[in-house]
Amino acid sequence: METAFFELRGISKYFAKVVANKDVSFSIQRGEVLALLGENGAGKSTIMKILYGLYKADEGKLFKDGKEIKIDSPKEAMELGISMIQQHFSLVPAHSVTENIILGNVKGIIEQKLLGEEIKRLAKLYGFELNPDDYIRDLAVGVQQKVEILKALYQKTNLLIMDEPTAVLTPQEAENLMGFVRDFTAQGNSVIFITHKLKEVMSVADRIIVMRAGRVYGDIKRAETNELELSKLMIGRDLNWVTKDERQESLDQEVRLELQQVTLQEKTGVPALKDISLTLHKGEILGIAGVSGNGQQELCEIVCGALLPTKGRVFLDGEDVTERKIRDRIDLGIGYVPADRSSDGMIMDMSIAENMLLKSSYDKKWQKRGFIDKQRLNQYALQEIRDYSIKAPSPETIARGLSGGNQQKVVLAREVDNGEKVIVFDQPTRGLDLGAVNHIHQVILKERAKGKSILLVSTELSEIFALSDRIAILYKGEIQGVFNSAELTTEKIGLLMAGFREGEVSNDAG
Ligand SMILES: Nc1ncnc2c1ncn2[C@@H]1O[C@H](COP(=O)(O)OP(=O)(O)OP(=O)(O)O)[C@@H](O)[C@H]1O
Repeated sequence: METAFFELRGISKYFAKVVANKDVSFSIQRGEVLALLGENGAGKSTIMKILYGLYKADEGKLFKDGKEIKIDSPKEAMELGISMIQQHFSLVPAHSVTENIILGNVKGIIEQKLLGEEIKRLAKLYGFELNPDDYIRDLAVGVQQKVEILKALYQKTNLLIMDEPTAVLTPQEAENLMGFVRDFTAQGNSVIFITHKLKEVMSVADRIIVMRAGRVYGDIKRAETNELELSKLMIGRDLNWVTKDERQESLDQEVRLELQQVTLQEKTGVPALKDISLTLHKGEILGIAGVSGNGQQELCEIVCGALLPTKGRVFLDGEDVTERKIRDRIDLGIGYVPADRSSDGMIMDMSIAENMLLKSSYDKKWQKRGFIDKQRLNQYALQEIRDYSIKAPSPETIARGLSGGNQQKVVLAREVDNGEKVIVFDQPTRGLDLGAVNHIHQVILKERAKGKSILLVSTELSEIFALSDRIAILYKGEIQGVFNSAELTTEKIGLLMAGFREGEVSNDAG
């Protein structure tokens, strides 16, 4: 048998009592694309962090070309030709794209201009639209992700590890990335990528490793499996997919939230919002479709009060709330699940219970004689842990110790409760496994049935279609049109997302 490029043999990793990996063995050949599948908390990120030198294995060995190796730091991993793009960005917000890409890679004087050109070339090669001089802090999540990818490409890499690389990309961008993966591996390089998207696995992987509860449950050739078998292997049961109640009675309901000609002044790199007028009824889900970075985040922040519009008004139940700040809007019943959970949604060094208290009206809800009622808070957190199947030993577990998907569930659980009237979801299922996606969709429909109004921003068209009563398309900060979801097809929505106006989209596409 051919000697493996890299091999992991009998790797175990423990975090106190948590068994993150147990006796994990698999290998990767040169030129091979390996997909790593598994539920949230299955141990995928941990095993990759071991290969990248971020964690030290408690048991087991690593090999390259048949020879045992030690990888004690990312620097050592990079020297062996391994790069990893992590789930949460490691970019410096106050630095430019160029500065972030070359960070730690340049010796001597930095010739910014030349490097900028080189980065532009690299970006163009892979179809990424980027301005090397933009500051990271001004870029939308989707664009930041592209910088991460370029940063890894800039280093001399033979094994590229990607932890959910397409989570923030549009279908077209994801397709481009997969094209890159094919080209990159055709030159004898290897790729391991973690994903929850089975379609992606079936389109690009040569082999699939399925993990469950820290162990390898399957090591299968792509050609010998299918999506159904993979989902069963991953979660050990069948899923009942939710469908929304087709009756569109929500439109007859009163208007809950109204945006009137909302405009946001342009900042460098950030798309402005132009003259946005939208209504959201009681018991309605309004989907916002669009390529990421077209103003979605700004729109969400205007609704939740983190940004104030330059022009235009925001009304909640007929009351003008334009000038009301975030804290007031929470008290008024607006919940917000931001796209970038790790930086905007939670405090990593606090426990799950403390994170659940964050932003909520703790002065009323959680106080007992002037102090926080810890017992009640823990009980509440425990219930949420059960309801959302958050994999954590206790409410006191520190957020940093949770897997990415489980951190996300904590924010979701809290904001669904905070939003008594309106809940804004920005990419609610990004990074979640199939079971969790299914659960969140059920939660969204349940909250709608209670009469809450939902603003659902998603780059996943299947999610937009599955849940929304009406769909608005956002392009370069402008609404391209608002439609009943039955009026739209994937083709039509795709054209609108690409900037075509309603009148320009032919009937054939609809
Ligand atoms: N630094 C840490 N401290 C304590 N526990 C940890 C730490 N990192 C991971 N764990 C635990 O190890 C287990 C595996 O986590 P890991 O992040 O590898 O899962 P994952 O499969 O990547 O999940 P996801 O799909 O949600 O990203 C989880 O139970 C997690 O809570």
